[in-house]
Amino acid sequence: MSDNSSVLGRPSISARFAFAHDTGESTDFSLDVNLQLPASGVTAVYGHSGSGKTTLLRCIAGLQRNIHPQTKTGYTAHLAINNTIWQDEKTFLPTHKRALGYVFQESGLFAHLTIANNIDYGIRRAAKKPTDADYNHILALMGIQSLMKQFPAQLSGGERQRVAIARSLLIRPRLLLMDEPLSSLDITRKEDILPYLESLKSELNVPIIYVTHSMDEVARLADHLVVMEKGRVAAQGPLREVLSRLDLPVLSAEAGVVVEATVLERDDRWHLLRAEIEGGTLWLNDNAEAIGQVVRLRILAKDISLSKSANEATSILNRIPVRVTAVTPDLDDAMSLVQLAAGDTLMLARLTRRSVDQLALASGDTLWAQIKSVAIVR
Ligand SMILES: Nc1ncnc2c1ncn2[C@@H]1O[C@H](COP(=O)(O)OP(=O)(O)OP(=O)(O)O)[C@@H](O)[C@H]1O
Repeated sequence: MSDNSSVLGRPSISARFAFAHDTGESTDFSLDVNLQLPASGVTAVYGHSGSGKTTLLRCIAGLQRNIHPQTKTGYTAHLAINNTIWQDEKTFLPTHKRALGYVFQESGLFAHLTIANNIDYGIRRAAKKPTDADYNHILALMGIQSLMKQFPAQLSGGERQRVAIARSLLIRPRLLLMDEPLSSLDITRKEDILPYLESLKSELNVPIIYVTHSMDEVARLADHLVVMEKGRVAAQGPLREVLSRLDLPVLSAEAGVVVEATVLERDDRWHLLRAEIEGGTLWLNDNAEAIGQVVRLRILAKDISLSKSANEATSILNRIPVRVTAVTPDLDDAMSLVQLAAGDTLMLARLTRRSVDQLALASGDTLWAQIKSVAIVR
């Protein structure tokens, strides 16, 4: 088998699909994607409802044969994971031969089986059985050891999802597909399960393709981002790079960047932390992070305003020097999006067009960004 799935020598996943649902009639949805993804970490696939996220996962899983709706002949499909071709003109590995785990919105557990038996059922169907050490590690990672004798109906939605995730990991997948795994959970349960997903990401070396339309989940979990629009890839790349782009209207409603910051000092009196980003320092709410800890911050475009003077009296704590790198109209006629560089850190600010006009903003201007609120992504 040939290997054309390495990008610059790094393990990667290459997925090229051109596909239309075979409805027997002319179809108005087609998928046409060409992705080069890292074979590590979390790749979030983000897009509005109907943009083709689930169809893409189903193609990767081999659940969607690529048949042209009119001619009934094969359509373009190529999928390679590291050095292994799963699908191309000559090859079609059926789903059960693809070493992948698939987690859906609903856990899909058998109601009449205990959690232990649900898990055993999954393992029996796996090509590669987990070792005892793997088994115990994954149960511990998902925090489900104490649930093994219970039935699915006795578990919360979040616990059921943790079991479903453990079951998909125990087949020792080379790729984990997750299709909105948190969308059936309420906000508290979502918060409960996110730390498990984070430890999964840091402790297991399984690449994850994670479909969501929640920007919160993207900010929290993703390393890499694919933005889908009408069956096409509107953008793909490292998370920070894609989120700082100005040309993605699909992100506009929640425009904002994710940056990494190192905690420098603690101000006990005001319950604040000072953290360093490339290009400046920011004060954050103190949530007991350790000095030296690296935290992810989400800075929304709507929370940044700009000022030409350094020492305006204001209640805003965070004020850092920035350079304007681009200004574009927003979807809303009254607003503009401004891209700013603080050192090497790119940020976005959403301002009224009137303010942009009054400040006579143009690329290259240097001024002060006032950041109203900085959320630590936890
Ligand atoms: N089996 C099918 N037959 C025909 N059309 C389908 C089928 N499944 C999905 N579609 C259509 O394909 C398009 C993409 O659907 P898909 O479920 O991939 O989108 P999505 O981005 O995952 O949406 P959501 O976020 O709502 O789950 C939609 O227009 C949908 O109606």
